[in-house]
Amino acid sequence: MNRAELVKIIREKKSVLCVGLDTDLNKIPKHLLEEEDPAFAFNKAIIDATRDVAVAYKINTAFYEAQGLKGWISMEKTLNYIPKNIFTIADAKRGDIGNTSEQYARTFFYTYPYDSVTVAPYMGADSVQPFLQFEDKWAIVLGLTSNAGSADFQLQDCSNEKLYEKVLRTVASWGTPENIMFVIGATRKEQLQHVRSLLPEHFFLIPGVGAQGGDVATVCDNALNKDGGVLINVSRGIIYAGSGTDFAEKAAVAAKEYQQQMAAYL
Ligand SMILES: O=c1ccn([C@@H]2O[C@H](COP(=O)(O)O)[C@@H](O)[C@H]2O)c(=O)[nH]1
Repeated sequence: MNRAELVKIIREKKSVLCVGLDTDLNKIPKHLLEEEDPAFAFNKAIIDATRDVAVAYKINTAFYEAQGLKGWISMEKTLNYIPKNIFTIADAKRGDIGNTSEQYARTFFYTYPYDSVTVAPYMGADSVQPFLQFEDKWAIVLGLTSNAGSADFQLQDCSNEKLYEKVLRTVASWGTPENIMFVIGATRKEQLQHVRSLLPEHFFLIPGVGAQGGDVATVCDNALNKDGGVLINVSRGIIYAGSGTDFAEKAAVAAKEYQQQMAAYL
């Protein structure tokens, strides 16, 4: 999906909501464990309940890889089930020497045809560039992450700037706002506005709303741009809003509440 198509969906739905499918078999409602593919049954119900207000779905591959082959099958079925006019993200945090990154890019853009994949930039230009060679596909590069540990390296001084600032500035020069997004944590309230001023055009994938304590208002007040420019991810705050047979209805209500908060800004 290209940028113009993504921006169109944001405008039509008045939403920048990305629903995170962090599907944990220990957390899904117990009655679903009797299904042939419990993870897919859960995801299918969540997608049906949230597709009207979601502009993106983020599949965190860790939750599927942990289940081995059957997890990869659940992931593929889920990806295929997501409507084609909704942006898809493989949250896989890949990146390696060039020829290995080429294989990761093939995995998540071709074998599994996601629109985007999250990429760790630590290994430098040759590890990221293979993800930038596919038309209408995106690398979503870790910029300033939402976890406490982001302070260990990302917030450290590096010459006259913070390491995360150097990463954003340098990685942005490897591509364009049409093929690179950055992960910026909603929990990094002090830096959100600054990051937007550094990168006025780029889209940001913003995790950390809900279970990690971030909120929609802070993100929208500080990080929106003329195109929306953010995808605000909520995983546990939506998919585990309920734990009984009405889990999908509860997810629908939670997703709608988030979307209504966003609509006020869009
Ligand atoms: O900086 C980051 C990068 C990725 N994530 C991922 O986003 C979701 C957040 O889940 P919640 O349940 O809404 O907290 C999850 O898949 C993380 O691995 C992140 O949180 N922070």
